[in-house]
Amino acid sequence: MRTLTPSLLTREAFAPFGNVIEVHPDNTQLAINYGRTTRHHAVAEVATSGPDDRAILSIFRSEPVSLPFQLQVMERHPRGSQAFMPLSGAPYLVVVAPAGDFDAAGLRAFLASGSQGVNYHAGTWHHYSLAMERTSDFLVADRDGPGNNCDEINLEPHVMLALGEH
Ligand SMILES: NC(=O)N[C@@H](O)C(=O)O
Ligand code: NI
Repeated sequence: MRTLTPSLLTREAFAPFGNVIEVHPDNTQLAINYGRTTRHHAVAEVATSGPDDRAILSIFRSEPVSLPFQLQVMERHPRGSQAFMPLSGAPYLVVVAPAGDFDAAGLRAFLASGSQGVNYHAGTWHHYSLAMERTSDFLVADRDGPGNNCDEINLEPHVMLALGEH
């Protein structure tokens, strides 16, 4: 069975799949609130697609997975983006593949820190949220509206997700 090992999450490496939501010197930074707050402005966009769509905020409370973990499904949201911002401060795993026809050769895994969020572009293949170490809460910003917005495929053969040496 093929083993997939995560690399550290960076905006450059994640660019084909979406955005990394984090404090970063390259962000547009605005001094607000009489200088007491720095706004890291528009680090990502919530994409929707139809006139009756809404951009919504949810909280996902995800149970941790044990590693190595067998990846069996991947999903995508064709009608909108989906962003995860960790609220519990724990690292988590992100598994993605490029939008379009799914190709297992395009699978990539990333280890995100507890202060990094991800915003999947509409159509980016991804695994459902993979918490590590402890039950972890995520603020999720995504699209709600009519029509199917979740395509799922089975990963055959399965792929094993395991931490490599860092
Ligand atoms: N199904 C659902 O709302 N969550 C997934 O899309 C996910 O990426 O975790
Ligand atoms: Ni999803």
